[in-house]
Amino acid sequence: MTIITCRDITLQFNSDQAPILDHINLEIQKGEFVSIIGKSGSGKTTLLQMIGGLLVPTKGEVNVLGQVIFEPLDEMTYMFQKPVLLEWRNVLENVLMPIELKRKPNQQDVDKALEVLASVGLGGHQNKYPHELSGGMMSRVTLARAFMMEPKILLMDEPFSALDAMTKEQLQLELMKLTKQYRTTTVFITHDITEAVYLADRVILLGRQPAQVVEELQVPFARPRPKELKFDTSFIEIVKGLHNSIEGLGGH
Ligand SMILES: Nc1ncnc2c1ncn2[C@@H]1O[C@H](COP(=O)(O)OP(=O)(O)OP(=O)(O)O)[C@@H](O)[C@H]1O
Repeated sequence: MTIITCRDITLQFNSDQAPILDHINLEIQKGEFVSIIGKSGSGKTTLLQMIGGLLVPTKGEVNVLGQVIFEPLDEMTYMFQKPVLLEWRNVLENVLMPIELKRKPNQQDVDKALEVLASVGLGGHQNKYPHELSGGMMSRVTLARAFMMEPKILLMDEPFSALDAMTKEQLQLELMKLTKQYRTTTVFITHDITEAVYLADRVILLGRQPAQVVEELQVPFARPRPKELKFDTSFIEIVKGLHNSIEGLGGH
Protein backbone atom coordinates (compact mmCIF):
# COMPACT_ATOMS: atom_id res chain seq x y z
CA MET A 1 0.00 0.00 0.00
CA THR A 2 1.37 3.40 -0.98
CA ILE A 3 1.51 5.76 1.99
CA ILE A 4 3.71 8.59 0.66
CA THR A 5 3.30 10.03 -2.83
CA CYS A 6 5.24 12.97 -4.24
CA ARG A 7 3.34 13.99 -7.34
CA ASP A 8 5.29 16.10 -9.80
CA ILE A 9 6.73 18.33 -7.09
CA THR A 10 8.84 21.36 -7.85
CA LEU A 11 10.36 23.61 -5.21
CA GLN A 12 11.61 27.10 -5.80
CA PHE A 13 12.73 29.12 -2.76
CA ASN A 14 12.82 32.41 -4.68
CA SER A 15 10.81 33.20 -7.78
CA ASP A 16 13.84 34.87 -9.44
CA GLN A 17 16.01 31.77 -8.94
CA ALA A 18 16.01 28.35 -10.56
CA PRO A 19 14.08 25.58 -8.77
CA ILE A 20 15.95 23.34 -6.33
CA LEU A 21 13.83 20.30 -7.14
CA ASP A 22 12.17 19.72 -10.46
CA HIS A 23 9.15 17.48 -11.12
CA ILE A 24 9.93 14.81 -8.56
CA ASN A 25 7.67 11.78 -8.63
CA LEU A 26 8.02 9.23 -5.88
CA GLU A 27 5.86 6.58 -4.25
CA ILE A 28 6.78 4.93 -0.96
CA GLN A 29 5.04 1.80 0.29
CA LYS A 30 3.97 0.95 3.82
CA GLY A 31 6.89 -0.52 5.77
CA GLU A 32 9.37 0.34 3.04
CA PHE A 33 12.82 1.75 3.89
CA VAL A 34 13.97 4.28 1.29
CA SER A 35 17.38 5.95 1.30
CA ILE A 36 17.89 9.21 -0.57
CA ILE A 37 21.38 10.06 -1.75
CA GLY A 38 22.81 12.80 -3.93
CA LYS A 39 25.58 15.35 -3.96
CA SER A 40 25.76 18.01 -1.30
CA GLY A 41 23.20 20.72 -2.05
CA SER A 42 21.16 18.52 -4.38
CA GLY A 43 18.01 19.03 -2.32
CA LYS A 44 17.77 15.91 -0.13
CA THR A 45 16.85 17.80 3.04
CA THR A 46 14.44 19.98 1.08
CA LEU A 47 12.69 16.89 -0.27
CA LEU A 48 12.50 15.34 3.22
CA GLN A 49 11.03 18.57 4.59
CA MET A 50 8.32 18.48 1.94
CA ILE A 51 7.50 14.86 2.75
CA GLY A 52 7.34 15.90 6.42
CA GLY A 53 5.00 18.82 5.77
CA LEU A 54 7.59 21.40 6.89
CA LEU A 55 7.79 22.90 3.38
CA VAL A 56 5.03 23.13 0.79
CA PRO A 57 6.00 22.51 -2.85
CA THR A 58 5.78 25.37 -5.31
CA LYS A 59 4.09 23.01 -7.77
CA GLY A 60 2.69 19.51 -7.37
CA GLU A 61 1.62 17.90 -4.12
CA VAL A 62 2.75 15.54 -1.39
CA ASN A 63 0.17 13.03 -0.26
CA VAL A 64 0.75 11.16 3.00
CA LEU A 65 -1.63 8.57 4.43
CA GLY A 66 -4.31 9.59 1.98
CA GLN A 67 -4.18 13.36 2.44
CA VAL A 68 -2.36 16.24 0.80
CA ILE A 69 -0.14 17.64 3.53
CA PHE A 70 0.60 21.23 4.47
CA GLU A 71 1.97 20.57 7.96
CA PRO A 72 3.58 17.68 9.88
CA LEU A 73 1.28 14.81 10.86
CA ASP A 74 1.16 13.09 14.26
CA GLU A 75 2.03 9.82 12.53
CA MET A 76 5.49 11.13 11.59
CA THR A 77 8.66 11.50 13.60
CA TYR A 78 11.87 13.28 12.62
CA MET A 79 15.40 12.38 13.59
CA PHE A 80 18.16 14.86 12.77
CA GLN A 81 21.95 14.68 12.57
CA LYS A 82 22.43 16.42 15.91
CA PRO A 83 20.68 14.70 18.82
CA VAL A 84 18.27 17.15 20.41
CA LEU A 85 17.89 16.30 24.10
CA LEU A 86 16.67 18.38 27.03
CA GLU A 87 19.68 18.85 29.32
CA TRP A 88 17.64 19.06 32.52
CA ARG A 89 15.80 15.79 31.95
CA ASN A 90 17.30 12.35 32.37
CA VAL A 91 17.31 9.68 29.65
CA LEU A 92 13.97 8.17 30.67
CA GLU A 93 12.31 11.59 30.89
CA ASN A 94 13.67 12.53 27.47
CA VAL A 95 12.28 9.33 25.95
CA LEU A 96 8.90 9.98 27.58
CA MET A 97 8.74 13.52 26.13
CA PRO A 98 6.49 12.73 23.12
CA ILE A 99 3.96 11.05 25.44
CA GLU A 100 4.07 13.97 27.87
CA LEU A 101 3.22 16.40 25.10
CA LYS A 102 -0.10 14.57 24.85
CA ARG A 103 -0.86 13.28 28.36
CA LYS A 104 0.61 12.22 31.69
CA PRO A 105 2.76 9.08 31.22
CA ASN A 106 1.63 5.98 33.13
CA GLN A 107 3.50 2.88 34.31
CA GLN A 108 2.86 1.16 30.99
CA ASP A 109 4.57 4.07 29.19
CA VAL A 110 7.55 3.83 31.55
CA ASP A 111 7.80 0.06 30.92
CA LYS A 112 7.63 0.67 27.19
CA ALA A 113 10.34 3.37 27.39
CA LEU A 114 12.62 1.02 29.35
CA GLU A 115 11.99 -1.73 26.80
CA VAL A 116 12.85 0.54 23.85
CA LEU A 117 15.92 1.85 25.71
CA ALA A 118 17.07 -1.74 26.25
CA SER A 119 16.62 -2.53 22.56
CA VAL A 120 18.92 0.35 21.60
CA GLY A 121 21.55 -0.84 24.10
CA LEU A 122 20.79 1.66 26.88
CA GLY A 123 19.39 -0.72 29.48
CA GLY A 124 20.35 0.60 32.94
CA HIS A 125 21.19 4.13 31.71
CA GLN A 126 17.71 5.62 32.18
CA ASN A 127 18.69 7.88 35.10
CA LYS A 128 21.66 9.51 33.40
CA TYR A 129 21.55 13.10 32.20
CA PRO A 130 22.61 14.15 28.68
CA HIS A 131 25.93 15.61 29.90
CA GLU A 132 26.86 12.12 31.18
CA LEU A 133 26.35 10.51 27.74
CA SER A 134 28.67 9.99 24.77
CA GLY A 135 27.60 11.15 21.29
CA GLY A 136 26.60 7.59 20.38
CA MET A 137 24.51 7.23 23.55
CA MET A 138 22.74 10.51 22.78
CA SER A 139 21.87 9.24 19.31
CA ARG A 140 20.55 6.04 20.90
CA VAL A 141 18.31 8.10 23.20
CA THR A 142 16.87 10.00 20.22
CA LEU A 143 16.35 6.69 18.42
CA ALA A 144 14.49 5.29 21.45
CA ARG A 145 12.43 8.47 21.69
CA ALA A 146 11.57 8.24 17.99
CA PHE A 147 10.19 4.72 18.48
CA MET A 148 8.39 5.48 21.74
CA MET A 149 5.30 6.57 19.81
CA GLU A 150 5.65 3.74 17.26
CA PRO A 151 5.45 6.26 14.40
CA LYS A 152 4.02 5.07 11.11
CA ILE A 153 6.59 7.21 9.30
CA LEU A 154 10.15 8.00 10.34
CA LEU A 155 12.03 10.77 8.54
CA MET A 156 15.78 10.71 9.17
CA ASP A 157 18.21 13.38 8.02
CA GLU A 158 21.77 12.03 8.24
CA PRO A 159 21.13 10.80 11.79
CA PHE A 160 24.40 8.85 12.14
CA SER A 161 26.81 11.00 10.14
CA ALA A 162 28.60 12.47 13.16
CA LEU A 163 29.29 9.07 14.76
CA ASP A 164 32.42 6.93 14.63
CA ALA A 165 32.33 3.87 12.35
CA MET A 166 31.71 1.25 15.06
CA THR A 167 28.93 3.18 16.81
CA LYS A 168 27.35 3.93 13.45
CA GLU A 169 27.32 0.22 12.60
CA GLN A 170 25.66 -0.64 15.91
CA LEU A 171 22.99 2.02 15.43
CA GLN A 172 22.33 0.85 11.88
CA LEU A 173 21.68 -2.66 13.23
CA GLU A 174 19.39 -1.31 15.94
CA LEU A 175 17.50 0.89 13.47
CA MET A 176 17.07 -2.05 11.10
CA LYS A 177 15.68 -4.21 13.92
CA LEU A 178 13.27 -1.51 15.14
CA THR A 179 11.94 -0.55 11.70
CA LYS A 180 11.29 -4.22 11.01
CA GLN A 181 9.65 -4.80 14.40
CA TYR A 182 7.31 -1.79 14.11
CA ARG A 183 6.95 -1.96 10.30
CA THR A 184 7.98 1.68 10.17
CA THR A 185 8.00 3.38 6.78
CA THR A 186 11.36 5.16 6.75
CA VAL A 187 12.89 7.85 4.56
CA PHE A 188 16.60 8.11 5.29
CA ILE A 189 19.02 10.73 3.96
CA THR A 190 22.70 10.01 3.95
CA HIS A 191 25.97 10.88 2.21
CA ASP A 192 27.26 7.39 2.90
CA ILE A 193 26.45 5.12 -0.07
CA THR A 194 27.27 1.92 1.86
CA GLU A 195 24.89 2.98 4.63
CA ALA A 196 22.19 3.89 2.09
CA VAL A 197 22.37 0.46 0.42
CA TYR A 198 22.80 -1.52 3.64
CA LEU A 199 19.68 -0.08 5.29
CA ALA A 200 17.26 0.38 2.43
CA ASP A 201 14.84 -1.60 0.32
CA ARG A 202 15.28 1.07 -2.33
CA VAL A 203 17.84 3.81 -2.96
CA ILE A 204 16.86 7.02 -4.74
CA LEU A 205 19.56 9.15 -6.34
CA LEU A 206 18.90 12.85 -6.86
CA GLY A 207 20.72 14.59 -9.70
CA ARG A 208 22.19 18.03 -9.91
CA GLN A 209 20.10 21.17 -9.46
CA PRO A 210 17.33 21.51 -10.35
CA ALA A 211 17.29 17.96 -9.06
CA GLN A 212 15.26 15.11 -10.44
CA VAL A 213 15.28 11.45 -9.51
CA VAL A 214 18.04 10.17 -11.80
CA GLU A 215 18.22 6.59 -10.52
CA GLU A 216 16.11 4.23 -8.41
CA LEU A 217 17.66 1.02 -7.26
CA GLN A 218 15.90 -1.89 -5.58
CA VAL A 219 18.27 -3.53 -3.07
CA PRO A 220 17.92 -7.30 -3.50
CA PHE A 221 18.59 -8.48 0.08
CA ALA A 222 15.95 -9.30 2.71
CA ARG A 223 15.90 -7.12 5.83
CA PRO A 224 17.10 -7.29 8.57
CA ARG A 225 20.59 -7.86 7.20
CA PRO A 226 23.74 -9.12 8.89
CA LYS A 227 26.60 -6.64 9.14
CA GLU A 228 28.80 -9.09 7.17
CA LEU A 229 26.67 -8.30 4.09
CA LYS A 230 28.82 -5.19 3.60
CA PHE A 231 31.71 -7.49 2.58
CA ASP A 232 29.63 -9.50 0.10
CA THR A 233 30.75 -9.09 -3.53
CA SER A 234 27.25 -8.45 -4.87
CA PHE A 235 26.66 -5.81 -2.17
CA ILE A 236 29.96 -4.09 -3.02
CA GLU A 237 29.03 -4.12 -6.72
CA ILE A 238 25.80 -2.24 -5.96
CA VAL A 239 27.68 0.35 -3.89
CA LYS A 240 30.24 0.76 -6.68
CA GLY A 241 27.50 1.21 -9.28
CA LEU A 242 25.89 4.02 -7.26
CA HIS A 243 29.27 5.58 -6.62
CA ASN A 244 29.88 5.69 -10.37
CA SER A 245 26.42 7.15 -10.97
CA ILE A 246 27.13 9.98 -8.51
CA GLU A 247 30.53 10.63 -10.06
CA GLY A 248 28.88 10.67 -13.47
CA LEU A 249 26.73 13.59 -12.34
CA GLY A 250 29.84 15.78 -12.51
CA GLY A 251 30.49 18.89 -10.40
CA HIS A 252 32.20 18.75 -7.00
N1 LIG B 1 15.49 28.29 3.09
C1 LIG B 1 16.21 28.31 1.97
N2 LIG B 1 16.22 29.40 1.16
C2 LIG B 1 16.92 29.41 0.01
N3 LIG B 1 17.67 28.37 -0.43
C3 LIG B 1 17.71 27.28 0.33
C4 LIG B 1 17.00 27.18 1.56
N4 LIG B 1 17.21 25.94 2.10
C5 LIG B 1 18.04 25.31 1.23
N5 LIG B 1 18.34 26.10 0.19
C6 LIG B 1 19.17 25.72 -0.98
O1 LIG B 1 18.61 24.57 -1.55
C7 LIG B 1 19.62 23.71 -2.03
C8 LIG B 1 19.37 22.31 -1.52
O2 LIG B 1 19.61 22.31 -0.09
P1 LIG B 1 19.42 20.99 0.77
O3 LIG B 1 19.84 21.33 2.16
O4 LIG B 1 18.06 20.46 0.54
O5 LIG B 1 20.48 20.03 0.07
P2 LIG B 1 21.09 18.67 0.60
O6 LIG B 1 21.16 17.76 -0.58
O7 LIG B 1 20.34 18.17 1.78
O8 LIG B 1 22.54 19.14 1.03
P3 LIG B 1 23.60 18.50 2.05
O9 LIG B 1 23.87 17.12 1.53
O10 LIG B 1 24.79 19.38 1.93
O11 LIG B 1 22.99 18.51 3.40
C9 LIG B 1 20.95 24.32 -1.65
O12 LIG B 1 21.46 24.99 -2.78
C10 LIG B 1 20.58 25.30 -0.56
O13 LIG B 1 21.46 26.40 -0.59
